[in-house]
Amino acid sequence: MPATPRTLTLPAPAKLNRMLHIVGRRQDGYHELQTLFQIIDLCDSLSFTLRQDGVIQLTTPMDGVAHDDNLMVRAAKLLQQHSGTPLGASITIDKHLPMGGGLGGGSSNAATVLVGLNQLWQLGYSPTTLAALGLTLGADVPVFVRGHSAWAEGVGEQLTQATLDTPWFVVIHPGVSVSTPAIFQDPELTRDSLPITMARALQGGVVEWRNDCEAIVRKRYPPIAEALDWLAQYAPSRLTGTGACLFAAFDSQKSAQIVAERANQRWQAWVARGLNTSPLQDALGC
Ligand SMILES: C[C@](O)(CO)[C@H](O)COP(=O)(O)OP(=O)(O)OC[C@H]1O[C@@H](n2ccc(N)nc2=O)[C@H](O)[C@@H]1O
Ligand SMILES: Nc1ncnc2c1ncn2[C@@H]1O[C@H](COP(=O)(O)OP(=O)(O)OP(=O)(O)O)[C@@H](O)[C@H]1O
Repeated sequence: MPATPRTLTLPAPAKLNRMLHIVGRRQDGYHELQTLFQIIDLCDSLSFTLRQDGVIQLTTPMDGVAHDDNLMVRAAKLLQQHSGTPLGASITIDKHLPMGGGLGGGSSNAATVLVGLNQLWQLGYSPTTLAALGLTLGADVPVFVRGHSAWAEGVGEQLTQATLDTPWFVVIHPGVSVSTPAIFQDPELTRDSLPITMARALQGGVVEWRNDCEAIVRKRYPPIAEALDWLAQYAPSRLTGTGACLFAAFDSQKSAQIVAERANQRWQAWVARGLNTSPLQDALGC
């Protein structure tokens, strides 16, 4: 039997919501969404070292997030408690994804912890079990555990694998921070989009796709409206999640790079490739 690896380094990619409709509101205040998730090749990198003493330790603190509140620590403890394993882990992160930017960084970090520690601790949990555990941490965790572009319904947990085009994206963070709960609580938010089928959504394509959060985010955050309008000169621009990040699709890396280089110096701009399979699954050889 091969020796158990004692360390493991895995990526935690970002996602874009290529379109996002809000079709209702549940009793508990959460919103029913319909969205197309696409994973992109912009990633954080996580390393895990096996510990025999059962301790979960994040060795790279993150500004503004207490150790025990960090979604990585919460994910590790959840898996530890659920499995009853006596093992622990030291976790380090090389963070590139902006926090609270609508790119799902925290959820992706949690998913990579669940998938990585499942391997390191040799638990043998199925993706279905890991996705169900992940959902208790955040609505976007399951899609990162599954690691494929997907059509999502419910609060984002009812996933159907989808195959999307894989353009090059310019992704912009306009330097303001958006509160997801505040957007979802906003009285002016549109919550009555008519449900559509996945086939209908896929037919829509770049020009038709919209994000129902965009109107209210534009109104409450003028710098985001400015960045959306600037990017729309080159290609249809959209918000991801509740922002603050926004994006547009391009046919080639070069054309995306030319646009990214013209972006306002006050913004952060990235060029990223749209994927159908997550780099996390690629790294694990799934
Ligand atoms: C909008 C998306 O970005 C789409 O991918 C995500 O669903 C948001 O996921 P997230 O940032 O992980 O958000 P969560 O931590 O699950 O929820 C933050 C808050 O947003 C509101 N919220 C979130 C998701 C949802 N479907 N309905 C909601 O009303 C709730 O007030 C919740 O307390
Ligand atoms: N490992 C983590 N990485 C990022 N944020 C974390 C982490 N752990 C906890 N958080 C908290 O979660 C909040 C949301 O972070 P995240 O980066 O997932 O937001 P997001 O990109 O807007 O996600 P979404 O697209 O799901 O709305 C942060 O503001 C931070 O307080």
